[in-house]
Amino acid sequence: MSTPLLPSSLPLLPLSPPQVLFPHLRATIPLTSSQLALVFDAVQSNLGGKGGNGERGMVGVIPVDKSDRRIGRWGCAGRIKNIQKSDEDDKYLLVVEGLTRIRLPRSLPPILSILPSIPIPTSPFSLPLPALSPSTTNLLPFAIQLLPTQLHARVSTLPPSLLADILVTILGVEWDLKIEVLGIPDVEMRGDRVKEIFLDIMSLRGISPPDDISSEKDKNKENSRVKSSISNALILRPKQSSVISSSKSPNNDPLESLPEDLQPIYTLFKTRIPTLSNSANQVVKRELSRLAKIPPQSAEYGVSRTYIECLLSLPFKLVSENYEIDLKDARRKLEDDHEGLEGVKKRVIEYLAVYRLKRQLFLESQEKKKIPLLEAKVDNKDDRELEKNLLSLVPSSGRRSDSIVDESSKEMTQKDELDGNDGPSTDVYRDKGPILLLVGPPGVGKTSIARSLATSLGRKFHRISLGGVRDEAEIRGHRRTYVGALPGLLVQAMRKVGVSNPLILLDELDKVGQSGFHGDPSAALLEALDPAQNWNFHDHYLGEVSIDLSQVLFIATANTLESISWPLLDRCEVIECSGYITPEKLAIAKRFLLPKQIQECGLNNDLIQLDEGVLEKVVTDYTREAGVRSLERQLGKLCRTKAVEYSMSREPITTEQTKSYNHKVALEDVEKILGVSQYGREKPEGKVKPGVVNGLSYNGSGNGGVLIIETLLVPGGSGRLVTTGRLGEVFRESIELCLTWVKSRSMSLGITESPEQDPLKGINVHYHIPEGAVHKDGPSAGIATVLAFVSLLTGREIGTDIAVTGEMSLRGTVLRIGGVKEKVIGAHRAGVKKVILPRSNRPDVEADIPELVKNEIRFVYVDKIEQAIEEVWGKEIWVNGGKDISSAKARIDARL
Ligand SMILES: Nc1ncnc2c1ncn2[C@@H]1O[C@H](COP(=O)(O)OP(=O)(O)OP(=O)(O)O)[C@@H](O)[C@H]1O
Repeated sequence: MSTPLLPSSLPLLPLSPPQVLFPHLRATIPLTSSQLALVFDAVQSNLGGKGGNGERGMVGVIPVDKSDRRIGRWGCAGRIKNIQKSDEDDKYLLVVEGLTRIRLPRSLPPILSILPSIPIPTSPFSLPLPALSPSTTNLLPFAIQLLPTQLHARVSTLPPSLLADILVTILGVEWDLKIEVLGIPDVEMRGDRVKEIFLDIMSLRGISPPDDISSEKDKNKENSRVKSSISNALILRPKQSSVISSSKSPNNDPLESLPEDLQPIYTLFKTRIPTLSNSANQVVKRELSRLAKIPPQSAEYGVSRTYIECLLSLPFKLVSENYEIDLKDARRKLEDDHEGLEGVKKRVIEYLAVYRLKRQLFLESQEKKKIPLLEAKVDNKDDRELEKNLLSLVPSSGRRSDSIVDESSKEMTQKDELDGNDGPSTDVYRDKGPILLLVGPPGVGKTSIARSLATSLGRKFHRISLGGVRDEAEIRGHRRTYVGALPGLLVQAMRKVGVSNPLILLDELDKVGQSGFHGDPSAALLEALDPAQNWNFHDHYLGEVSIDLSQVLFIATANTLESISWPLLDRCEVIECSGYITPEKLAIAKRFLLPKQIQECGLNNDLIQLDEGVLEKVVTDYTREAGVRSLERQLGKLCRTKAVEYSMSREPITTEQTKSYNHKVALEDVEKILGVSQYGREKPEGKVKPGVVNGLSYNGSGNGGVLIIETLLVPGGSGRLVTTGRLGEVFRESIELCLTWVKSRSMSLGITESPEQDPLKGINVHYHIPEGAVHKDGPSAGIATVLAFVSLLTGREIGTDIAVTGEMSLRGTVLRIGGVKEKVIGAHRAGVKKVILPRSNRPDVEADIPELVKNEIRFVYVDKIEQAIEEVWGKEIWVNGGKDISSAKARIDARL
């Protein structure tokens, strides 16, 4: 037989599923008349060339998917054998016989909806068509088992290269697998691959493999592992089959023959193999071999490549070295970086001490396990390796942090924890302690404390801001099938830090969205934070590759506990960081904020000096916050102004005003630089009118302060109560309740002369709380409201240095309220000297309020509203010592 030569270029014909054209076999391609005309033109142009007879009627047949997208990089050159008219209108059937496999050039566009006018060049492949030569691959035993008996004699005479293609075609192997087989030009490799496919088909059909193959199969453990995971589908899915193909001996590694554009990523993969988990390793191999079959121009190529790059950048087995924690060092660092916050620092040191102790005990127990091994001197390879692993876990003393240790060498023999289902390996220390949750108002140093903790532990630090996370996919990632899919925040964090044991700060835990239309982000966080599950965390983007979060140390911050879901809160140990009082703010400003701002403005201590009292003025008159952020901004303004002055004084041509620079900032300069004080003006007037009382508020984000209650009598009314100031329903109900109580005691308070008299006859009462734009709610202004009404109706004032808080029941019992610490600290900032509050809140005051505040404020605890009234105006306020109440009540009762 003469060996035909392929022409230097071929017209292309797309072939849609389920057909795949193999050499020496035929395919029937339906075409419209216009497509057929194109085929004729293209074939004609081939004839016009130098090609002889052999080239006549040759085309390249390319597998495409249902949407006409080219699949894979391989096709089959074929010769047109016949053209028939189909029964359908304007449809012709082109019969093509396969000649040889052709590799498509990379420049080929991915879409082949119709025959392209530009034929593909085949020059590098214009080889003589291969003759059917016998090969060592023997697929015959399979053919005999799988085909009917009458075909046995015929197939036994076929050469193995043809047999592989024929068997794949006639045994109804899945289309994807046929494409894969088409893409294996090497006869022997193709035979092996087809053998594997048949083994799987047989095991699924319950047919035992041919004898000589079964013994070979026993040797291949991995093969059987993959097969056992195959579902009930009759034929292997391509992803599983490629797992099998990737387990071939390294000499036959199909990845070695990857196209040029994939070589850099393959080289990266080879260098990263020791640090990848088993599953990641397998998946990258599989994806690489899949990628080789996808045209680079296709969207899928980009998706798959990004996925591989993501997997290769994850730190599966990389850890930053844990070194022995030095508690003294840690304490010093916390002291150096933070002023005050004594309770928080103490708790952080306790945490470090417990962590160190648990880790030491763990390492000691590992050491003990190692000794019998050493004594037994077992000459067993596995045991020797285990011994090596244990030894490598003993930390080398004195080594400092941040050096990234490649644990691969010691972990290569460990059970790959990510792939097992029995739990994480027990040879690495994992802290199962609660997650520290720092709660407090903004700007009190929560983030800064977490950062210091990371440094003390020698861990890499990463902050994830959870504020506004509404979509579960932001935590758990998007499935790769979505356009623009990304891994979740946790996987992105791991990628960024590059080690699997960082300290991750979950900032603003209270701002995470709850369950809703986009899933439940806090439930996804729960899984990530649970030590029982997080060693095997599944991100949607990573698919079947799980990531180990069990070595990550999580710390969270929040402004309030109210909006945190309780299962999440249950995993946390809450540490409260309360707002600062003025002396603390002054100390922080002196030690940290001012030096920092001076430095940032390019000045030094010789170039700027604040006069006595300047700092205090800035703290008290220009800021009213729990933290120190706005204080830092104000100090920044002062420093910048001085920097401008100084810079101008250095200009070569100076005017009279600019040439002299005064490094001092005097008390009177503060107003010139920072403007008129915002809060100084708001200071309570020395003497107020009756009906005005200082209540106390807590705004939920950690800030507390004075809430001025204003009431006014409006003549000519009908006894109506008008409330303004954006008050919530609970607040309004509480005001009505208080007014009812005051009315019921109007006679004993001296407001009316007889119990029948209406104290609001002919008048209305207007109740207002300033800052009308801010929503206010809650019942805790109860006592303050009663005092405001009593003051208004009796015409007696209340001192501005008194603040009152507490809920009241209809009978006048004073009830416990929340947010005492923030309220009292806020009151202290506003210069309040006496606070009246429920007796049941006494433990809160004693435990939470800083000593300095306790020394400067007098606390009066009350059980009944009458005690609060007496505390303000004395017992004399009662007419007849309040005795008429019962008689008045008796008279009202009798009338009713
Ligand atoms: N006790 C302190 N000692 C020194 N600096 C402090 C202290 N408290 C706060 N700061 C400084 O105040 C600034 C704000 O602190 P940080 O960002 O840690 O606040 P935060 O409590 O995390 O706020 P948020 O709740 O808004 O995230 C930082 O520059 C920090 O160094």
